[in-house]
Amino acid sequence: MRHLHIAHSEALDVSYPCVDELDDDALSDGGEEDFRLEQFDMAFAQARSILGSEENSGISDKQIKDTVWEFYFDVEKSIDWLLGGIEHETSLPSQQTLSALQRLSLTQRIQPNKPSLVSLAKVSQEAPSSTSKPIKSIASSQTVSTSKLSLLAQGKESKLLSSSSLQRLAKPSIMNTKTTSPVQSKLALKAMRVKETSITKSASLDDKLQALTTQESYSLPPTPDVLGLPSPFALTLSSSTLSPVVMPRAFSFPVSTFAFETPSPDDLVLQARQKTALTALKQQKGANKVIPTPKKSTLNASPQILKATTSKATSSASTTINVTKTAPSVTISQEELDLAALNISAEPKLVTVDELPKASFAREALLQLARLEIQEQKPRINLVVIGHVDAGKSTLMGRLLYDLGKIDEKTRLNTVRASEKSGKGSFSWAWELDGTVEERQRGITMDIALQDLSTTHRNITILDAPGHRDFIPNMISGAFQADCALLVVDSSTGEFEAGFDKGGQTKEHLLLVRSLGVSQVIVAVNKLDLVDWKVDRYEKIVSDLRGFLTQAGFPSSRTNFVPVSAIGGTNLIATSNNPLSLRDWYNGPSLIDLLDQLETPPRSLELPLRIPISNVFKGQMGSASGLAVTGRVCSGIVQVGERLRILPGNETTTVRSIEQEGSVLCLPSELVPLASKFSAQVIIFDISLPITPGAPVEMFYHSRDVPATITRLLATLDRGSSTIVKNNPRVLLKHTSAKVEIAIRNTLGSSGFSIPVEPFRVNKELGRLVLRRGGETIAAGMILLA
Ligand SMILES: Nc1nc2c(ncn2[C@@H]2O[C@H](COP(=O)(O)OP(=O)(O)OP(=O)(O)O)[C@@H](O)[C@H]2O)c(=O)[nH]1
Repeated sequence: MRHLHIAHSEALDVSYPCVDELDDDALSDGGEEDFRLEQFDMAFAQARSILGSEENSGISDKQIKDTVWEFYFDVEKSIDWLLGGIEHETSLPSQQTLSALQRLSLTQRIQPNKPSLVSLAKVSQEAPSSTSKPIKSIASSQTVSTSKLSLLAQGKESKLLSSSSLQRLAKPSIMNTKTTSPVQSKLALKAMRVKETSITKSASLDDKLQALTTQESYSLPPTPDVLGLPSPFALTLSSSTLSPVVMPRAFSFPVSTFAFETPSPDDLVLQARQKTALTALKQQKGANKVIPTPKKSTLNASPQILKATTSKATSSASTTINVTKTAPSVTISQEELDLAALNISAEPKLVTVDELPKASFAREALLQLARLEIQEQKPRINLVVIGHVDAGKSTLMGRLLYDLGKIDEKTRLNTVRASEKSGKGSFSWAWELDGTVEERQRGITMDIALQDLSTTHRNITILDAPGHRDFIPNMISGAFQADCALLVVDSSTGEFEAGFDKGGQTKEHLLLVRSLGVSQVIVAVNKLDLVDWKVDRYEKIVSDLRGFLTQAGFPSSRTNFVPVSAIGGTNLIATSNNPLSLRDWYNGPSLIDLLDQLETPPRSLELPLRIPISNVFKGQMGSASGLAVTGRVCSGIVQVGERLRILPGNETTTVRSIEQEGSVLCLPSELVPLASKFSAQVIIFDISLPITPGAPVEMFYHSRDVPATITRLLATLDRGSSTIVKNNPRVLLKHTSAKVEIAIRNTLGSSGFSIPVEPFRVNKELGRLVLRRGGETIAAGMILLA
């Protein structure tokens, strides 16, 4: 999503260590130990996030720490080992056979060239560096991570394939595992060089150490998945990177155990330091306002704290929630590193934090306030602009925004010049919305563009959706946020038919938005200038569309048609300039009149808070090192100072500030249920192949999409009454209504992958879904039972 700001945005600030804030300087000599500690913390936090809580995974912090330590911060290997993926040919040492001090000493010796650099570099490589990636880009990178994780679980190597230009630009389908190679940062390249040297130098020592390995393995209890695995968003919020970090095996190397019989010179030095550290730590205690970390021992740093400063957000139209990540106020000294490495649990680790804001209003008072505000303000509506490719959607919106004074003359002049210079003069209006180089070069919209406009009685957020079939996933993400739709059709000869017939996007878009709950639609019959404003042409198009709209379930009372020419600005706002050839047969409302009459959807203020997170931005809005999340408040109300849960996962955060835009934020007392399998009622679209049990699909729900399988065909239903026509059908054909069972894929080891869903009858917005297969939208419907 290029234009990141959606109306009624909300902001949250988060504090925790951020890997991306480290640069080469942080890796210089003086910071080595601090860095090692941070790296350990980070690896531990990532492993913990991926495995889930101790309670649910059955894997203790200590086990993770020991493993992470032994695999030298290699999260992939550690998880592999903990989940039993590695054949345990190298087993972990017990505390009895190898002290932490000895291990520290060991790692210092066998890693003369700071292999920790490598791990960090891999983190930098994996983490998206952009601070304002489009929603779909970030979602795509999550998809890649997830896919890699599942491959890891199966013990396979992920294969990076190159993709065509179009596929790269489109949101990659989860069905394909195509991805682009990560761009290597300077730091990463440096680290790789260091690593290569390190591996060569330490090879012989590793061999020697291998011989000294002591055998001991943990036997893990089964890992029930009650809370579900954290989503990529939750991982981003709760760890220092934007995605779970899985380091390629090329960078993993066995660090075997080593039973020191006598203290080494390093041990002696470290023991001396330990004494000093303990004294210093005791003196420091009580100096500041401090919060001890939950565990007293070792290297446990998990300070994820969302801090709030202002205001509230209500269940409304599309809402942006900005989460800003601030630099951590954690000071880690050499002493602490030593203490941690020694596993001394006598003293808690001290972490200073800013004072947390407190929620200012009681819930009932807040509800009253929100109701009042809604009454007093112009209703806010989200309008998704849909239609076949090149119908003129962006041109229409660009022209409308200009005529409403939302685009100043200077900007307009620049856009005209730039488009003409590129030989794309006819796209100059579209360029006002299609802002990326790729979109401008190709002359098509690729991602949702957001713009706000105001009519006399409405505040409208426009979501300009791409029409090209390759970008339907992006279009769906816009449709999920919409209250109503503006369908643009090209009336020129042959073009309306191309978009309306099979293979065109007109019907597909209409069916999609309808199945996502949109029942109001305005149809702009565009490019009538190209057919000389012929009334016959207009009426033919209206008649064809009216029939289809009724069939698709759009009530005729909430369907309106308007003849326009986007490029000439005809009948968009004022009707006085309409050409005679139009005025001869049309004296109805202009487009803006129809927009001004759009019905406001009801807002579910009283329902539990639900904010599906649609995007995460780093270093955005408020704090240079911050993290912002955006999402629509589907129901409920949220205020500054409120503590929120991020599901799936086990993270709790506090809202720091509200600026007004897979994971869902909700109140800790009213959690969204998580499910990895559920039943759904779906309408099958005009599919080319019938659906059979076991069909792999991409499931879109709120702003996320996940790989899933239609595991069972439970029944076919009567389309009108929803009564059962046939139980356990063998296949589902096009245009049928059916009850199916859907299972979420992407399993990591034996654990299921759960997502936050609610049945449609409980929460309409969280209860809707769309299914796609091989680039084709095959069904849409609602979740029945989670
Ligand atoms: N003659 C004429 N041309 C138009 C009109 N509206 C748009 N166009 C042209 O149609 C072409 C496509 O316009 P866009 O606005 O990019 O179409 P779109 O629907 O946004 O395209 P995608 O977002 O890529 O699906 C451009 O060359 C426009 O100049 C119109 O009312 N009359």
